[in-house]
Amino acid sequence: MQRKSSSIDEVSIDKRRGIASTKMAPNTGTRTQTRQAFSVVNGGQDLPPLSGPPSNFGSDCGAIDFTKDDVDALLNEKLKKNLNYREKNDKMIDFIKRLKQCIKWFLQLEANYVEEQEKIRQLLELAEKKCNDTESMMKAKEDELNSIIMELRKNLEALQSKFAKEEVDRVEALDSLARERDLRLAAEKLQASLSEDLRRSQLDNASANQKIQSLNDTYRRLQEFNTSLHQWNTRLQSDLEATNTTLKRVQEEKAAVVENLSILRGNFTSLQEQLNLSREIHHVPNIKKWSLIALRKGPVTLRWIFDGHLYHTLEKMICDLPMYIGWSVTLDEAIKQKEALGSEASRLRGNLQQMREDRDRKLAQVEGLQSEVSKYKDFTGKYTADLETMSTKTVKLESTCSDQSEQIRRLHEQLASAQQKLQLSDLSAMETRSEFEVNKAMILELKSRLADADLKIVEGENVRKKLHNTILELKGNIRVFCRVRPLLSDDGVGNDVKVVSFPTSMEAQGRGIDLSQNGQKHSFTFDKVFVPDNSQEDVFVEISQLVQSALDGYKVCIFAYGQTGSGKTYTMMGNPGLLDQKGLIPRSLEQVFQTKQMLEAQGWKYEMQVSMLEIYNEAIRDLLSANKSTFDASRVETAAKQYTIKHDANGNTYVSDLTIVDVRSSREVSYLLERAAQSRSVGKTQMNEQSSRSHFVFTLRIVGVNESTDQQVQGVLNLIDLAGSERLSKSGSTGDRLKETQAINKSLSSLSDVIFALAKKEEHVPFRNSKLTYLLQPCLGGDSKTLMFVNVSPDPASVGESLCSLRFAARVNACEIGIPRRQANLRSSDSRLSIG
Ligand SMILES: Nc1ncnc2c1ncn2[C@@H]1O[C@H](COP(=O)(O)OP(=O)(O)OP(=O)(O)O)[C@@H](O)[C@H]1O
Repeated sequence: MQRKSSSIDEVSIDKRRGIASTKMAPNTGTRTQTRQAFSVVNGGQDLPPLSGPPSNFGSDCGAIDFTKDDVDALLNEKLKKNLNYREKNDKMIDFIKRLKQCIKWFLQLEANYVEEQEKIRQLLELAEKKCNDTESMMKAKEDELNSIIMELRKNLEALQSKFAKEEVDRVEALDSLARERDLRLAAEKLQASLSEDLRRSQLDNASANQKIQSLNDTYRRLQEFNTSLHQWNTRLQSDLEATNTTLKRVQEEKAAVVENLSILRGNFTSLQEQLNLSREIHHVPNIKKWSLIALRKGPVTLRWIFDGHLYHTLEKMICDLPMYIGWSVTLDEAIKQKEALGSEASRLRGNLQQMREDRDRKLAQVEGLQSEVSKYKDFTGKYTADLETMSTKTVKLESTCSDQSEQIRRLHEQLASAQQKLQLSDLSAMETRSEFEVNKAMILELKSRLADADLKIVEGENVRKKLHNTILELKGNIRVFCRVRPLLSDDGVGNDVKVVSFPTSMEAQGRGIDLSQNGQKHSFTFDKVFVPDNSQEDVFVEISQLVQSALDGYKVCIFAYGQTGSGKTYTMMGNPGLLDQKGLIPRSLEQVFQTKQMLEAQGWKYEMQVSMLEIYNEAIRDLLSANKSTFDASRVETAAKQYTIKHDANGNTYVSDLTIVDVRSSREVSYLLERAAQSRSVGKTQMNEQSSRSHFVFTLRIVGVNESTDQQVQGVLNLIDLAGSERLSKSGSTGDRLKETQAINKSLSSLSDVIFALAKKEEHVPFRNSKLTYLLQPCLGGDSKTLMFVNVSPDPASVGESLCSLRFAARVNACEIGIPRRQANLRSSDSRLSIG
């Protein structure tokens, strides 16, 4: 019993170790098993949703409150050693009853917790939803406003940059305008000064022109004077020539005069004065001569020599000789005057030349000034045009500036209104935030309450598991149920003898069965006896705790054992088409998936894998293989080699090449069961085999992880429909059939050896004696739960087989509940089934 009382914590640790190496996928890795998703097995399709009521399970006990101490006391309660079997049995029944009450109380508590948790969760969800809604609304509003602000800011920035650029342009334009103005002023000043210069130059020019005019006039007059002088000179020259000619004649006449001189000597005295005067005249060469000639020739000759004026003068001179000297003086003066006039003319010519040169220089200056003035005029025109362009530009810029200023003003207004809005929304956001904070605090509180509730639930769950396991251990890790099927129409036809009856005594009620053979009554007691009236539901209620154990991380094996036609398949599979006739397998699966759903709310996550195989003549056949290979007896050896069974250190079993399917619902498993049934029937038809000739092993591997509590479990639920335990004599077969029956009996015998050894806690357990026991090795013994249904037919014709089956089952049962071997009438050899 020490092994039985090992705590659930130790189990969890062992399981954890086992799972740690596998982590929710125990069958992957280097193993050669074929693990597939359900949709792969189902041709890539998931099953449609199901509508229909789940099956009910559970028992009814009264509601009594327990404290933790009560529970501990109950769990630690030990039986007194000096009690006899009956007292022990009574105590145990009482103990189990109290345990059941405790579990009922606990389940009620757990249900309350779950209810409260659900309420809190709903509240939490509501609050979270509200919070999320508010938050998302706020976020959306904030985003919207942010986007508007961003847009406005962008616009403002763009406008500001544009404005700054425009401002820079404007400043540049103003600068350039100022520069232009300065330049224009400078140009105007220059122009004014140049104009002044020009005016002055023009005045100079005019005065110079006047001067030139006057000079020209003077020059002209001088020219005229010169010309007249020339003329006069020419006249004088011609006069001179005439005078010279006259002089020549006068000289000739002189000669005549000389000749006459002698003549005239006589008039010497009177003429002496005249002679002196003549000598004086002689010093003035020409005039003297002319005078002399005139004196010699008389006034007529003189008239011929000189022109009118001179003639008159000379005539006068001749007439009045004293006047001769005056005439000659006038001539000298004229010559002198002529010379003076010539020198004056040359001086005036020089002056004129100088004046001309001055005039030319002034003209050149005037031209230069005029060209500069025209240049400045050009410049001024250009600058004026530039100035006009700049002015238009400035006007344009000023209008753009004013536009932009208007735009900026509008944007500022918009920004101000947006900021107002933002402030408003900030206010509302603050309100919402404070509301959110309140909600958050509430959520936190609810969360902490939820966490507390979760913790309580986890603690409660652990206690529940412990209690559950204690109860099962108290009930026995190996238990035997007997089920008697109703009498069928084709059973014992014509025979009214009732071979099966059920004792009604208090002690054996519901647990005893009497079998009559040849007038002799054989009584057996089991953990539970199901009468023909018991429904599938009644049977399932009793095993549902084992299904729960599989979910709690235990390895569970439920066998259906019995003769052919005793109701094994009915018990395990039932009639899946009819709701109330569903067998243990579909009901267990429904419970597994329902509980899975419930536990998922507590943070558990489960992975379920299904495999189904058949062992026929010690050969394994994969019932879920996609490859529908035929099951050929001649290839049994090959098949046997193909499906090699291996166990690892973590207690996991691997069958090479076996198809393992991940399943998510009981409907998926039902589909797989149908498929396996089809595969079985095809195999049987091919082998001409009877349905009872092979062991059907359904395995559901459950891996659960609770991340919030860091718990892991790995359970296995094996549901096995054993081959019918026929007597060799009944089969009446020879050859292959004989061989086949021997193989079945050997296998069953091996199973009985194993269960017996385990029940007796013997050291050597003969697992390897058959494929079936070797396959189930990790699921038998230790903390594993084993339940054997011994199916009994009430058919009088098969009473021998029934007796045989009941005997074996009773021995296992007696062994488990600790009845001494002698009391149970067991011999060491009785551990084997004696079939046939
Ligand atoms: N409890 C029951 N109530 C009604 N009918 C039952 C019950 N148990 C078995 N039967 C019927 O008895 C017949 C034989 O049952 P079943 O096929 O389950 O026996 P079996 O032990 O599986 O036989 P085999 O070893 O040949 O497979 C079936 O027609 C089945 O419907």
